Amino acid sequence: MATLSVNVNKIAVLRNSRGGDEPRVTAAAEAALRAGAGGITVHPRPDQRHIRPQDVRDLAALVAGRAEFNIEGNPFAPARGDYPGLLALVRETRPQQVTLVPDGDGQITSDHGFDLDRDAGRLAPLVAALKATGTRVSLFMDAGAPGIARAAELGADRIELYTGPYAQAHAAGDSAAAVALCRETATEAQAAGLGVNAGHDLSQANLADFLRGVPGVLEVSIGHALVGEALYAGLEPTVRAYLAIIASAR
Ligand SMILES: CC(=O)[C@@H](O)[C@H](O)COP(=O)(O)O
Ligand SMILES: NCC(=O)COP(=O)(O)O
Repeated sequence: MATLSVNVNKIAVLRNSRGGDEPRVTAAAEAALRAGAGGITVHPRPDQRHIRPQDVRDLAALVAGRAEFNIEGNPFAPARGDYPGLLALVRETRPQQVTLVPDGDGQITSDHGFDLDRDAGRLAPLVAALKATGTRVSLFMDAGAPGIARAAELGADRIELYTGPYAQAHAAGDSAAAVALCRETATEAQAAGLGVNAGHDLSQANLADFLRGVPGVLEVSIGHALVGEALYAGLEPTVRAYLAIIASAR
């Protein structure tokens, strides 16, 4: 059954909007874990639009020994101000997992996975350095990306299927092709010995159909929709609703 990793980026967006300490990302993570979430995810970006380095340190301490901590980020992005770079943050906080995402600062959000034909040479030494910290490494990949097995060859443990296009197709009422593409890519990854995670724009509306169509997903990381839904229903009830969907989709 897939682990639910709650992404708390959007709690930090609200906090930063007023320049104070509330709402606290640690309080949100505590509530998510209390409700049964199996993990917490953050995506610290060099421009610190939401999650800041100190959030990562605070959450690492809070989650330790209780659940999985997953840090996402662009491994090629240089340090900037007090953002020390992804590898430095991972070395310092030792999360269970790091998910490499090829986002540039100009993106409003993550919208594509790695091009391994272009990126494998640069990724391999970074993956090795990250694994040397004892952290599981996952690569953010598009459904249908060619050469998925190369992720295993360069040392990754998992891929994370970018589910944005699936979510858009589901909202349009025509997700069969998107699910099939995700299933094909997941099967290719699993045949190469890679675990399969999934994330981006998953929601209570589209999660069950995805999990039923893509067998063997180990983790779903969900933030934007979950936090939005929690504004109306509360964070703990919303996390429990996602857990019930995951359980029902087995
Ligand atoms: C990699 C991915 O799809 C998301 O986890 C990402 O963290 C979203 O980033 P924002 O919360 O900054 O949109
Ligand atoms: N890796 C996906 C993630 O952590 C959250 O993505 P979203 O639910 O905020 O789109």
